[in-house]
Amino acid sequence: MPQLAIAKEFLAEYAKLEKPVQRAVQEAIGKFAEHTHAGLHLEKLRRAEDSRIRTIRIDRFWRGVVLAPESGEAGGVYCLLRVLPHDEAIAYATSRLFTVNQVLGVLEIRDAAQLESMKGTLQLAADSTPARLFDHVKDSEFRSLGVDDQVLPIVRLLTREAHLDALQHMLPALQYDVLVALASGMSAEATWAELSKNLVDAAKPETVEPTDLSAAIERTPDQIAFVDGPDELAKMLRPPFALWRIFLHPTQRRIAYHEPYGGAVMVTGGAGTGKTVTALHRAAHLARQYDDGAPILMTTFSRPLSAELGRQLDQLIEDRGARDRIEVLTTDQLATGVLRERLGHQPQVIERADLIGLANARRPDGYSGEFLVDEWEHVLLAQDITDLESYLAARRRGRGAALHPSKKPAVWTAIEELRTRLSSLNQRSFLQVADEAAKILHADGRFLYRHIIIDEAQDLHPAQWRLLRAAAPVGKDDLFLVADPHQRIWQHRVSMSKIGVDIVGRTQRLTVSYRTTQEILTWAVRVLGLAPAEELDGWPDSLDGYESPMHGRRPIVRRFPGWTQECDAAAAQVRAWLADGVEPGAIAVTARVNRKAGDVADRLHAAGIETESPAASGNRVRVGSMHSLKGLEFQCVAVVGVHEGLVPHPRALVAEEIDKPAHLESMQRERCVLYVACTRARDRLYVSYSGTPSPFLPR
Ligand SMILES: Nc1ncnc2c1ncn2[C@@H]1O[C@H](COP(=O)(O)OP(=O)(O)OP(=O)(O)O)[C@@H](O)[C@H]1O
Repeated sequence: MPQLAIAKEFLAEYAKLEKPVQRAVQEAIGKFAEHTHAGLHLEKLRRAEDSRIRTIRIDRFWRGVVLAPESGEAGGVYCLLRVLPHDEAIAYATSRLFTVNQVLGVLEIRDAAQLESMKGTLQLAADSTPARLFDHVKDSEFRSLGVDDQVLPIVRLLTREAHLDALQHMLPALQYDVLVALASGMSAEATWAELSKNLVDAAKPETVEPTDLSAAIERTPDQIAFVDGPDELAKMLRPPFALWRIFLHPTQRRIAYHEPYGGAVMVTGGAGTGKTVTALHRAAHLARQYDDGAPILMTTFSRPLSAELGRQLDQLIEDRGARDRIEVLTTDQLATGVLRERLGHQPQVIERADLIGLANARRPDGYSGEFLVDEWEHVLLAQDITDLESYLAARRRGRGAALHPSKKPAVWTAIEELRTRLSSLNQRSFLQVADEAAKILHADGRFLYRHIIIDEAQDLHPAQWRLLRAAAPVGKDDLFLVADPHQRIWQHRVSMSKIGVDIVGRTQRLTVSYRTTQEILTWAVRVLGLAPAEELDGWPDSLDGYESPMHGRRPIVRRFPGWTQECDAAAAQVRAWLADGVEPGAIAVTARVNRKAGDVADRLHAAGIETESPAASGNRVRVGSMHSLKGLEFQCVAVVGVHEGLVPHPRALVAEEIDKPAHLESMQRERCVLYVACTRARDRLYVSYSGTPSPFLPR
């Protein structure tokens, strides 16, 4: 029985076609999936580098390119490679060679015709230069890293890195990566360590069968995927064309489809490396694997994001039964649900601003309402302190605001009074609800879920961690956490071991950005400065190897004499993006505080352009604070007001003279806030400031 596979480029090209052409593709390709290809006209090309290559007519202008089994071969894989205008399709089909790498086992594509034609030019350059680029690398090292017999003689001719760059689109992708690593001076061992991250099994396969395309496709999940019959194909060809659903980076696949983990797993990675995508696939995998009805929770921090996770799971999981086993809730929804069940009614939750107002109404001299609320949340609730004695003994690490031990009893009394007032109003804060819910579950010894998948875990408060820990028993596949310590934008500290989350030996890292171009990424990483990411109970904190295969324009950074001009220019930039055909909903304008972003929104409204908040779901330009952009992404992002006095925001900083380490931490957090904002951009990033630039802006 023949198998059908589809290449990522095919789907990406198909998504961009006009509707009538898409229909013609569906018709032509649909017949494949029904295995009636025998009746279709698959055109064999004379002079093709690969004898298995065929083309298929879509209409007068478009052709599909197909890799077909050798004639006479029973079964075999039919792979849809590209859909291109006629001449391009023929040029592609005649020049490409498909091979199975004999060391790595992956399926490789190379422009064999062009590679051969480069030999003469490279030979000329080599003849006039005594030293070669790879004199320091032995043939055996090249071979052990998968560089093959066609590539090796060409590599030996290289004299300059620029020549290697010129070969990028002709060489098989992984072999090119190996050469770049070796050219940069990395040892063969270090190169292997990097290379193995791109392999499904992170180890060389024991045997590789050169004609076994099926096995090779299994090892190349980021480029080619099997299609499970006509229905599956029809689904893939229906919008939205969710590439993330079908093609996973080998590391993403390895993590998401791993056999049961012995306990909690932590996956970290820079912005846009597909942490959420990996978490979604893990959720789907668990729901399919554990079909004994064990409930699964997938959680994140905001309602719009959890709604989006729910929609993505709907796309990912066909089987209704499996999908229904996964509940998607914010951590706050989980907490209020537990408390509602206990109280018999919905608990009333007070917003932070109102809580501070209440605290302000009655407070000891010298302490603001904000101070009292922060002390309650970041010291008492964080450390689960319930009596004065423990408070007197407690460390206030990271709090910043000074508090002489002799003043603690007065602060304790003020917080107690605040709690009593809240209780008399029958209200609770969000974190109080999380704390109570954790205690209820703990006392009952009742587990609501067997598996919990947590997105954006870097900003959870310890009370929320306690709740999540109490909601699932310690065991196989209990917690799957994804986090980016570089995106910590709230002041919560947590000791994972105290909470009972043991991730030792089970941390994984993603490094390839699927969102942002290398140009935006390089610039944004510099915003973080040189200090390592704040340590999180031993969580990995490095962005080593974080990179993007996509390229685009460098971020634009503009200076203005004043705020008025800066706002006018940002509004003009948005109008220019719209004029370029960018959808309004794919544009975001952001500033450190909402009010400043609102000034730009006013300009846009005056020009007849409507706006909405970042989490909204309409198709208007999104405008909001940097914090409100967390977890989202846009084609174009304008970050305004990145000047001294606003970034870092003075009110978010702990004074240096009060607590130096806490001051440094708060500075780093402010860097993270700017980093989060900038890494929301897929293609275009525009940054502006008035007067003196923020010290965080790369020079
Ligand atoms: N394997 C993949 N194939 C195609 N697209 C992908 C893949 N993995 C991730 N993406 C896309 O890259 C973008 C970023 O992915 P995702 O949101 O999962 O990253 P993240 O690491 O959670 O980002 P952040 O931490 O910045 O919120 C999304 O548009 C997602 O669909």
